[in-house]
Amino acid sequence: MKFEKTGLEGCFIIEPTVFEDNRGYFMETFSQREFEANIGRVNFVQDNQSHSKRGVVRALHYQVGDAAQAKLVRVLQGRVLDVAVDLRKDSLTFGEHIAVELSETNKKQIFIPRGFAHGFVALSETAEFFYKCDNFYDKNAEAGIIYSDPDLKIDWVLSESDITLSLKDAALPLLKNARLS
Ligand SMILES: Cc1cn([C@H]2C[C@H](O)[C@@H](COP(=O)(O)OP(=O)(O)O[C@H]3O[C@@H](C)C(=O)[C@@H](O)[C@H]3O)O2)c(=O)[nH]c1=O
Repeated sequence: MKFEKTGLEGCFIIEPTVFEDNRGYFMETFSQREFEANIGRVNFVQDNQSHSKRGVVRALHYQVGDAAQAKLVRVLQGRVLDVAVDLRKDSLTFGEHIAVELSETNKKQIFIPRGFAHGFVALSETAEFFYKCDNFYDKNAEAGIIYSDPDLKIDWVLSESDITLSLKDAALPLLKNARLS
């Protein structure tokens, strides 16, 4: 398992070691020992999975205060562009993001620490997305930023006419009006 630093402190791209043979392949997708050695102790308590059609944008989401969540995200089927935005007020990279293609082929994962907003767009016909969280879902702590905020300068790859949003996501505020923890 390879842990690669990104330009955002605490945010890592992880590439599992894949063992291929005549049956197919095997890989470890999470190892607490590897995590402790490379990132630190993270106590994951909830696993989530979602299915999206091409053009679905689920973004940009986070939970505020004590409900903040670190996430370990990956794609089981298909291909997405995954985005993490640094919302840590005292961070030198506040407002900056990384955008990484995650797919069933490259098998990459991203570790997104607490204090980030997260989202993705499904680029393949369908995409099965899986992630671990280190804190439980808390409806009252949910917050978000509109994916298209021009201040964030995120290239979502697809044109606006191809994008599908939930009503909730379409109503999210700009970063400058967002509820930050
Ligand atoms: C996120 C979540 C949602 N739900 C419910 C609430 C709602 O009725 C339904 C769908 O929720 P949403 O529309 O918020 O799902 P979705 O837009 O997929 O939300 C997720 O997006 C990605 C990008 C993230 O990073 C996650 O943290 C989460 O915010 O599922 C849970 O029960 N537990 C959860 O942990």
